[in-house]
Amino acid sequence: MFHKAVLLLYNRLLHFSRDDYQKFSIVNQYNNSEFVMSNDRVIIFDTTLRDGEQSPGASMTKSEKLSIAKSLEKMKVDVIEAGFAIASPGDFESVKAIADSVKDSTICSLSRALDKDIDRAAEALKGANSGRIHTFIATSPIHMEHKLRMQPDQVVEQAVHAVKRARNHVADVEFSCEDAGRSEIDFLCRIIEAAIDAGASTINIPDTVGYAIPEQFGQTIKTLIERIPNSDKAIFSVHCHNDLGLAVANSLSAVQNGARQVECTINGLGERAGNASLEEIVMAIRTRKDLFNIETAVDPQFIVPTSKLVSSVTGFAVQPNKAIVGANAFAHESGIHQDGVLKHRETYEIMSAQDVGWNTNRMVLGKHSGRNAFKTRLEELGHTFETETELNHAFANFKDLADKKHEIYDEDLHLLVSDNAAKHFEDKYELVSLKVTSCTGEIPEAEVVISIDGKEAKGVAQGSGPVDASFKAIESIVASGSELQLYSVNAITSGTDSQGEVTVRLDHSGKIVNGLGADTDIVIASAKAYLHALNLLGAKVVREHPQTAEGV
Ligand SMILES: CC(=O)SCCNC(=O)CCNC(=O)[C@H](O)C(C)(C)COP(=O)(O)OP(=O)(O)OC[C@H]1O[C@@H](n2cnc3c(N)ncnc32)[C@H](O)[C@@H]1OP(=O)(O)O
Ligand SMILES: CC(C)C(=O)C(=O)O
Repeated sequence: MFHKAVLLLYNRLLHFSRDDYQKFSIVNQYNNSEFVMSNDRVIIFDTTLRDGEQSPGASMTKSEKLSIAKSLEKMKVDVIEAGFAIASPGDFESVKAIADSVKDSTICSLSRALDKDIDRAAEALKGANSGRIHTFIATSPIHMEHKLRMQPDQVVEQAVHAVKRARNHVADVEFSCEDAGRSEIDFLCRIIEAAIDAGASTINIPDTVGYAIPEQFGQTIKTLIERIPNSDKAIFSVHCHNDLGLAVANSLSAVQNGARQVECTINGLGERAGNASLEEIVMAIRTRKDLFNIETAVDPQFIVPTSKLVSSVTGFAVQPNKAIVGANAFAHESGIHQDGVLKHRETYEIMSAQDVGWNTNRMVLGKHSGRNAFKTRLEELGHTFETETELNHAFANFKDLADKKHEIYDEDLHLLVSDNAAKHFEDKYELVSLKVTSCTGEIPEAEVVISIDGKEAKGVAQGSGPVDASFKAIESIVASGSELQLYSVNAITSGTDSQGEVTVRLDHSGKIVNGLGADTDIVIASAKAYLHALNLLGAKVVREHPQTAEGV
């Protein structure tokens, strides 16, 4: 016990002394505390407007960028990388507009380690409440040799020069070692130490090509913090790409090993396979506070609205199974899951839909759904089942429909129940099978088999169309002598797998009935509706049901 308490105290002291030292040193050094972030939370640096925009096809206009920046500000994102000021006059104007009007987040512009880039970034950031210049240079052997065509010594020199130049403009300077994920650790230590000495207060370790693996990447961050003598004078940041689908995992591993800034984007937008997604980072840190023991300032309520905004501005749809912001992230279709969630939400949900800005979670009715979800939804729609048999009957019809249709909507359910209500009449006629041939240049023909009081009968007829042929085939068996007064088809949901709802009005010697039929095949729906009408003409009520009168 004593041993544990000493350990706890030791850890706290270690934590505090590092935090305090960091805060004091940065405040003292620059005498401007605006940008200083304490070490007791993870700074969220959003780069949707810079790296996100590097997604082919994701270019945004100035006003679109401004509206996204405002949404990020509302979400309490700490740093917004608004663009790369030297890239184009438009990008310059966007950074400037955001710096001029977004006041609660730090606004940042990227720049190469070149004077002209840095000066342009500084100019765009002039109006910012809190502006940051983010300068970078590649540090991996492959980039230095083949892209920059520079010796490592020259790269260090250029990095130091760039940081100093940026510091002449602003107090808040971030330095990135591009392609750090493939850089040599000794060289990283050397250049980072020099960049911190030159005045960089944030050191970013990008896994530019998404090469890292979580455990190894976390270890790299830990080693850098431990080995670089002045590491306590800067906040270590990570910027992970998703080429192997590991951007979020790598970022989280870095946080566990001392990184206190994560660069990320809404919906994981970004160069090639994208960046670490902001929503996943924020919600992982929040949901697994037991492991991370740290927080972000982000208000998660704004996650879904911002995701939708980014998606609509860029035209990049969010995949339905995307964590947090995908349409299915809080949707349940399987009966066992639905039953669990209805009994106790947390059986299958580790976060709440409302926490991240959805209105609610969703129960999607489909072929995997069970009675509990089916009954609950129908109750919400105002339908109650009086007996278990009734529920079972409707549920069986629902399963039949679900086999034919991907998703069952409320409209389908209403129809299913009214259709089901019709079944409370003892049906004389039932459709067994229907085969229709309809070919260009040929007369449509229908072959129908119906059951009459349990006995099957077959009829064949031609007609002006497949529906007409089907009705004539039925009449060739039944010979009801009734007159068709109305035929209407309604697609009750959108999409080609929608159910067609058919109404057939028959008049038999002044007795008028409306038959209803529904099916994903409208010819079958029509035949069902016709038979339903015939049943109503001769139906004898077996037992009363409150919905029968309205539903039929
Ligand atoms: C990993 C990342 O995401 S980095 C950011 C990537 N984003 C972008 O590139 C988007 C914006 N880029 C642009 O608009 C243009 O590339 C510009 C305006 C920056 C430069 O355009 P250009 O002057 O025509 O150069 P170009 O793009 O053809 O080549 C890049 C040049 O910058 C050099 N360079 C690349 N990175 C750096 C750096 N960090 N510091 C200094 N120089 C660099 C390259 O070596 C190359 O120099 P060279 O022309 O002498 O060979
Ligand atoms: C400029 C840096 C941070 C970058 O975007 C990358 O390395 O991917």
